[in-house]
Amino acid sequence: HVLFTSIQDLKSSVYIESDMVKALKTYLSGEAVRIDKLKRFLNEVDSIRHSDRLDDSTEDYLDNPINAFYMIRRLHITWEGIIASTLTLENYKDFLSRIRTPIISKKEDFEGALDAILRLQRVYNLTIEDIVVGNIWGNIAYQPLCPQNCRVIGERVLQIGYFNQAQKWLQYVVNLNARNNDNDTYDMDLDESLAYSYFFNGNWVAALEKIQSILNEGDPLRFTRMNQLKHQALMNHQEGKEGIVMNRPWDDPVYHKLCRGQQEIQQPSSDSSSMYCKYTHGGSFVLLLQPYKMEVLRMDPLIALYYDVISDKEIGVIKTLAVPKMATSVTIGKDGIQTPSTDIRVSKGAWLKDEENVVVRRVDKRIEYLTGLSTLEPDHAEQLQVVNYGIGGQYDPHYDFKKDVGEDKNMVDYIHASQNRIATWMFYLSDVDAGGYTAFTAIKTIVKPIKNAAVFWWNLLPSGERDYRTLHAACPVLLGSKWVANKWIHNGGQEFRRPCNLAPDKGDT
Ligand SMILES: O=C(O)CCC(=O)C(=O)O
Ligand SMILES: [Fe+2]
Repeated sequence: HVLFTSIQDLKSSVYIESDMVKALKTYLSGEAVRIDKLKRFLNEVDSIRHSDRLDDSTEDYLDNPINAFYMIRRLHITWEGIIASTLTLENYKDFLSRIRTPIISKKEDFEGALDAILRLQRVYNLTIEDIVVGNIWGNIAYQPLCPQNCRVIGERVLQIGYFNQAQKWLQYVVNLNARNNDNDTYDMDLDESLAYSYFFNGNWVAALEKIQSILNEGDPLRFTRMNQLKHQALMNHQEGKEGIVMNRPWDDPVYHKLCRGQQEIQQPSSDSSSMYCKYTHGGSFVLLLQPYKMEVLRMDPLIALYYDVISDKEIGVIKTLAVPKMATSVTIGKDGIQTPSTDIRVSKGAWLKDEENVVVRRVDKRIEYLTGLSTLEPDHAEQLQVVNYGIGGQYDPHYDFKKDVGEDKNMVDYIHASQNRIATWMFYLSDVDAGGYTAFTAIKTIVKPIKNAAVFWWNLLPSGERDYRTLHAACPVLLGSKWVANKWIHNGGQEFRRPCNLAPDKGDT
């Protein structure tokens, strides 16, 4: 059928055309809304970045965990959300192709940031008010947490099972809402979360009251759930049950106290005070003319700190080699209540081989001279492990030695069964603005990271047995970031090579 063959057909085409005009108008106004939305978003981000002075003080900016949280939130939620929902698929692909590293929305990143903030609050005893304005020891965030983000935090902390902390956050948000609006935006989900936090805390009366007020709203979707909770709360109340207190290895109050710098035992009550702060050449000729300042922080078990034992230049080279190899360090599985996704070890690490670079070889040799122990890879020592901790980054209390076979499968994977980590040498490749101590929880001793220094300790007793007093942790980084490099030295054949100045526990110093 061709149009010009009949006037009738041509007439109908008038209507067809007017339909098309209408459709195009609708399409265009839709596009205009989209463009408008994108423009508004762009202006907002621009003004935030500008007011946060994100172009000229980026490094300092990310030192504050609340700023870092906002950055992650923007990248992984705001950007992804607006772009994915607003651009067409074709344009989205084009958009991604223009970015150096495409953004991938990772829920774990955002949750990890939330968990980090909550962990910092617990370990360092920070108030909600401090967290909200990002007041970390006087360093204030550029923008305070908005009520919506506080609420996200409250929900998250409930989800990971810190009920006392959850109750405080949720109550804070409820109060905030009450102050800000005139109650016509009653948030029942929030109330329900609060009810659960009362419940798990064992605040039966408060829980029952909250549950009843929710039931009074008459929402059929909550009816069964709230009635069951009410029933359970009544029973628990009658039986005098207590709430649930989360107690994971990294929740150890002693660990937290040490991280806050409260060290009960200051110095070892030792016989040989001459051991403190002396210059050492580790029993080797090579360094006779170039002694290093060593401080014995503790005698038995020995913890020794070497100052200025790695140069800024060497640190620069090691970081440069490590950065492209960095991968997120091991995380853990889930149990009933969600375990914070990244609490056991929050850091990124990379292994550097001796043969890879002359600087790596040089610092390894230095360890040999100073400890008298061979760092020959792979038999006598592992490769240098470079680790970077970011916001809230930590490593919960652990031993460096390999446990009995069967105790920990992961350890066996990378250490041959006949080898164990006789000693740990750890370089501090950075200072940390706040937090990030190395804390020996069993002997209540802390080491504050000092750039260019290194800490040394024996993991095994002279007899070769495991020394369980070496339980230690990396405290969460509160401000800034932390870099270390571990050298784990193995016992294979060198149990008897302990130099006298590093073997005070043998009594032959
Ligand atoms: O970073 C620290 O302070 C300790 C790290 C540590 O213990 C480890 O990596 O095994
Ligand atoms: Fe360790």
